[in-house]
Amino acid sequence: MNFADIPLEEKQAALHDLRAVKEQFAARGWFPGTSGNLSIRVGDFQPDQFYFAITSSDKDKSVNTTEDFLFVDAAGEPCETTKLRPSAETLIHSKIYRMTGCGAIFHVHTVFNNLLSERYGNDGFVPAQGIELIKCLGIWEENAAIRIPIVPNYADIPSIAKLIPGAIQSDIPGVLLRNHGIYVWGRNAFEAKRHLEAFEFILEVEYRRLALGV
Ligand SMILES: CSC[C@@H](O)[C@@H](O)C(=O)COP(=O)(O)O
Ligand SMILES: [Zn+2]
Repeated sequence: MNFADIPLEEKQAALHDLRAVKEQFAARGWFPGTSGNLSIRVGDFQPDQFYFAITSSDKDKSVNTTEDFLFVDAAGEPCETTKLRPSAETLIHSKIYRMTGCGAIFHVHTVFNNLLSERYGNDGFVPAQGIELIKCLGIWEENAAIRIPIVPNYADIPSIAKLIPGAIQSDIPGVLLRNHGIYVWGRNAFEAKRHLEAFEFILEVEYRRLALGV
């Protein structure tokens, strides 16, 4: 399927959903200093051919403009002529789509995801157990224990993207970048948002457990 063959309504729906998520995350303070990026995939998926709408690079994501999003292909190249630059981290989105076939990917920098990614950075994962919101990740067993993978945070984005396939755990829809932030995905924007809210809740609980010594 070529980009031009994807129905306009589907593209508009993706932009509408991105706008809504962006506003909600901005209201939570999840885009400090222009950080963070969001994407939603459109059209059919093949590991080497797919398209997604993504946030433009370096924008203040707490305000709405006509230049907030653009469509790119699996290589991260804009689908249409535009002066906009896709997120500097587009290749990470592309790699996650390629590996998972998911429908939406959200990335935010928060104090809790930064602190725990460093605290457990040498272990390669943040452990979490016995938190009700683990169920929001689709893991329903009682007192479930999970490991949220962590990859190093290189300045060179392709070097990070290369590590994503080895880091992704099939039952954990997220990966931390050490001292940077978290990437979370889902079949669609609703599910990716639920996963991100759950991860951030879980990370805050684990941080506060450490701080309280409980
Ligand atoms: C401005 S600090 C954050 C950036 O370095 C980057 O990690 C980020 O999340 C946003 O980059 P962007 O290119 O706007 O998508
Ligand atoms: Zn980032």
